[in-house]
Amino acid sequence: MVWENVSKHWRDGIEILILAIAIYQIFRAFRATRGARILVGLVVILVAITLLLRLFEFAVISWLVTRAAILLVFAVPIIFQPELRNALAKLGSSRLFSFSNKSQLDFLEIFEDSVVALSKKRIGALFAIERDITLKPFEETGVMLNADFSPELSMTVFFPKTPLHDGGMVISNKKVTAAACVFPVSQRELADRSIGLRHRAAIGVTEESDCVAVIVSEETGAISICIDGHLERNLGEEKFRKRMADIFLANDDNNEKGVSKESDPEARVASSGDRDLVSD
Ligand SMILES: Nc1ncnc2c1ncn2[C@@H]1O[C@H](COP(=O)(O)OP(=O)(O)OP(=O)(O)O)[C@@H](O)[C@H]1O
Repeated sequence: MVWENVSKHWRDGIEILILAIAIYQIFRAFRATRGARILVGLVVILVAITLLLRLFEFAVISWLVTRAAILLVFAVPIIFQPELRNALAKLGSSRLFSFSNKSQLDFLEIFEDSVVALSKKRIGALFAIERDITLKPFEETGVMLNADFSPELSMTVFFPKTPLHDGGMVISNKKVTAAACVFPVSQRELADRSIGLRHRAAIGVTEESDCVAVIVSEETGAISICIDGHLERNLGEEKFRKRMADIFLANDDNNEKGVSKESDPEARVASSGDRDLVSD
């Protein structure tokens, strides 16, 4: 009897599982984005209209809704164009930038030292470290440098009133590709209203790509890291170095562990021990 049921319905079980995974993945991809509210709004309207039509059987409204649904097929890719573009880019990319060899380890150490030095001197800075998704469009908004990264260079670039200090620095494959770049400023509503443009730009650039943004506050010298639009603020030197190692030093054996940890914002915030000030 039991076996009969299992052999009859195992396909349904797999189908439900696939649907549940797909819906969960769509929810995760959208929940931290601008499109999330539109999506929730659309679903609420759709459910309300369907219930109304079932209840009262309005013929004309039913006809209109059916026609509107056809329009929606064309409207949805336009409304969610940025989210879809990011999701496809992430899907089609592979992790090319992982710190595994000696020179990469050296870079990470120099980078962390530079950030700590900027923090101690309270020099405001914003870095975007490219991973799989190209940051070329943002590089083009700034001044191309194509230089080796060094503490002196970062200090010079971000030193107040110098021509390149305004904007963000893009780092790609251990090189400073551009400085004074304009990143997209996140339009999301943030729990902490005191978050300024530098931090918003870090949230924006990590919402639109898989890069890691590192911010030094000019006001307080606090160091923050932003990934996938989630800001981890006021890390302090030790926590900052630990988080950078967590993010970039996932070697081949535990790369999977490192990546999956990154993709879970809750785990990330918990591991940093800091508040996530950005509301979903
Ligand atoms: N779209 C942007 N892309 C890159 N950098 C930006 C962008 N908008 C502002 N900035 C940088 O942020 C600086 C202004 O920072 P603001 O004081 O508003 O931010 P903040 O997040 O409060 O940072 P801080 O704690 O350093 O004051 C600008 O001088 C500029 O260098």
